[in-house]
Parts: sequence; C-alpha cells; structure tokens
Amino acid sequence: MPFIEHLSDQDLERLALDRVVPALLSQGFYHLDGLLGELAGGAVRDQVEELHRAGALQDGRLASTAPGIHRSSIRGDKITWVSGSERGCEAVSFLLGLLDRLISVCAGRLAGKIRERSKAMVACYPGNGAGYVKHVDNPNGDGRCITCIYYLNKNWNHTHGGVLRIFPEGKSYVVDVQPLFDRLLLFWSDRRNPHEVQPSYSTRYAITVWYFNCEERAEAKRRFRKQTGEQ
Ligand SMILES: O=C(O)CCC(=O)Nc1cc2ccccc2cn1
Ligand SMILES: [Mn+2]
Repeated sequence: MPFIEHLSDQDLERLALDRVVPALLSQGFYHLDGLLGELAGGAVRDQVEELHRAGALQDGRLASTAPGIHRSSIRGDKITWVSGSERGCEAVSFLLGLLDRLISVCAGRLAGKIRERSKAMVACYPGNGAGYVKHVDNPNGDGRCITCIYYLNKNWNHTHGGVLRIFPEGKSYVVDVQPLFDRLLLFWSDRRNPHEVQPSYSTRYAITVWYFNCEERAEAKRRFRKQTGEQ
C-alpha cells in the first residue's frame, strides 16, 4: 500500500533548516508532532504491536548488573533491532527513510559528517511501572551523535507516566516529553543530554535510531581494535 507522502522534500528541508537545526544548536534537543500523519503513523504502530504480539521483543541487555540488583529496576524495556527490510516492517522502513532524509539535510548544517546510523531499536515498556534510570546514551565517544526517538502511543496522558525527562547539562530546568503518537524527539546523544524514562503504567512503544558522527565512530572502532588486540 503506497503511503501518502505526508512530507514533501521541500517540507522536510524547511523542517530541518528552520526548526530542527536551530533547536539542536541552541538547546540540544527538539521534538515535533504529526511527523507521518495518522495513516502512516498508525501503520508503524500496528507493525510494532505485531512484533510485540509475535514475541519478538526481548529484555533490554544491560552492560553489567551489580549482584542483587534486578535488571528491571534499571531498565524495564523489551527490545528488538530491525533494519526495516524485514517482512511486516514496511512502515518502519518508510519511517527510517524519512528520518534519513531529515538528518541528511540537517547534517549539512551541523559540525561533523553524519552519514551512518544504527539499526532501529523497537522498544516496549510493558506498563508494569518499569522505566529506564537516568543515563547518557553516548558518554564515552562511541560515535553516536544524534538520538532520534519516534513515539507510537495513542491517547497517552499523565496518568500513564512514561515521560522522557531530559536533564540538559548545566541547566537548572528539566524537559519533560510525553511519548505521544506520531511524535519525533531528537537530541545530542552525548553528555549534554542525560535522560530517564519515568515509570510507565501503560504499554509504551518507541522506535529509536542513533546517527553516527563518522570521525568519532571510526576513532571508537580504532580504540576498540587496539583494546581487543586485533591488528
Ligand atoms: O523511550 C525513550 O523515551 C528513551 C529510552 C532510552 O533512553 N533508551 C535507551 C536504550 C538504550 C539501549 C542500548 C544502549 C543505550 C540505550 C540508551 N537509551
Ligand atoms: Mn537513552
């Protein structure tokens, strides 16, 4: 089913240059509503729900868990990684294509070469009060430059919790973002944007991709090869 092109190339360019880039440069984060529209946004949500129903979402891994600390007290999401080429992920692929177009226009105005990204991480907080403790996505220069999160939750309100709270570095205020349907949030992945997911009391779906700064990514790979003794 061909999706209605909700955003033309010109719309995307205007969005990138007039809103996303200025916000990233001045505040370090930006969110917008109505990215895909009801039809395509709904199709993405249906495909993510189907992944969940099919049991494709597993407990999010942790780098390390201190003995006696149960993982879900740190990170209660269930995730899977998709490239978008999988059967049943056509709408996710459409979203990723749109994000790639948006970021490539932004990249022309931002420092560093931003040309690659991660696969898409599809995440579900099951609504049992689990969240994700305050953390920085890229604290040590692993190459991740921009975090893009697309939210899928219809009829979400404050009683459901699940707010993404950003603690912008060096600022006295916090930024609360509700995980609303068809909402896109972008922020610098490094120490400028520690963030947490507050306890969620309803099923909370999101898709995250990380865009890489090529030089930082290449340097991180060199460091990794040196540490692991590979030539
Ligand atoms: O769903 C949201 O609003 C954001 C949740 C979130 O921060 N997820 C997340 C998930 C991660 C998975 C692997 C490595 C680093 C990660 C950092 N952050
Ligand atoms: Mn994060």
